[in-house]
Amino acid sequence: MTGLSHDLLVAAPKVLLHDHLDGGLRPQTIVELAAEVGHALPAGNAADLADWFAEAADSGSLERYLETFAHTLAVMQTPEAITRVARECVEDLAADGVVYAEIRYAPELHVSTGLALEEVVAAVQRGFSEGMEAAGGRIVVRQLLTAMRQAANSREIAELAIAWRDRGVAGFDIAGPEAGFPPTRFLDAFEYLQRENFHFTIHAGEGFGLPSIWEAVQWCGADRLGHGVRIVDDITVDDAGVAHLGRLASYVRDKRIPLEMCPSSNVQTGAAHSIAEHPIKQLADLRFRVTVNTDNRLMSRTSLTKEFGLLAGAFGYGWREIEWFTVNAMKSAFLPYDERYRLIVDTIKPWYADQAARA
Ligand SMILES: O=c1[nH]cnc2c1ncn2[C@@H]1O[C@H](CO)[C@@H](O)[C@H]1O
Ligand SMILES: [Zn+2]
Repeated sequence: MTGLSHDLLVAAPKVLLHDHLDGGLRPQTIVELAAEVGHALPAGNAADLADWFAEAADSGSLERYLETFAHTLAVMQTPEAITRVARECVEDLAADGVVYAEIRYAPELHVSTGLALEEVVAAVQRGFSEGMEAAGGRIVVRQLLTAMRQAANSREIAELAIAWRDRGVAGFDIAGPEAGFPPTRFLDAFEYLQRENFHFTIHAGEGFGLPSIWEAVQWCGADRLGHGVRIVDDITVDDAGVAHLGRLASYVRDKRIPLEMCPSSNVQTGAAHSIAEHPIKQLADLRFRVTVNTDNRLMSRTSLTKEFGLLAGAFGYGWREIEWFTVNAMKSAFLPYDERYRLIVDTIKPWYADQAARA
């Protein structure tokens, strides 16, 4: 990882497609908001709370990992709290050198004190707008609305996303426990979104394998795959070290379907054994359209800079690879083509070209 100092990695323009708003709160903010609403936390101060989240999420199971969200969601039930969390999210990403981000969350998980779904989306958008303004144009942030797999309201959330499509919402997603909740359960919502010419990603191939990815792509028409790590189950490597792709893996690669990979999160939920053994290396070598993401910065105690640092350490990645992941992500964003193009040409490419020139 020659030339990759921490400061330069932070400064490098980066693109984040998979990050949960309710998985990225500052520990100190949770402490303060919990005191306001009288929510009992598992730890009393910010440092201990940060440890608790990272350890509790380190369970080896997606279901247990998801239980930790009860404590972030508990403090995100008023417009003021939601706006604050959204604004701080943009501030933290901008400070980490992220120039474009799509942040997802499930509006239905923020209505326990009576907010309307619309009010939740508006509160998030207010925070994002304030954060972008404070960053003076250094970062562009869009919302992705998530419907929860355990619930039965995906169509309503899809309609909410369409209602907000010109006011900051760029796409739709489903999340939550994967086993037992296949993507086709939500076919109605996905077909509706396709008829509306809208974009969506689906968490698939994380807590469950190939059938989930197959349904997401071939039944539901997912533009991107959240994680998608288990696509490696459809790849075999022969004795000579040559990889052979099955039909689904071939399709995903041929169609350039973006994989939103989240290395640290996968190690925590057991979707990968370690960073060093993470399938991202094999998939990137095979030229799948791989992107690097954080998933939940609080639970994984990470940042996009840290994820790149971990990959650089494990696989010897340098600026060339980081630029490739970054351009992959920008190409895969749910932003209009001309805006994606401008970010690539005006912001991303010049910075990495400059780095190469200095090397
Ligand atoms: O990696 C993941 N896989 C599946 N679901 C997730 C993951 N991370 C977070 N959430 C779920 O998405 C909701 C909305 O942001 C979170 O509340 C959490 O339950
Ligand atoms: Zn996720």
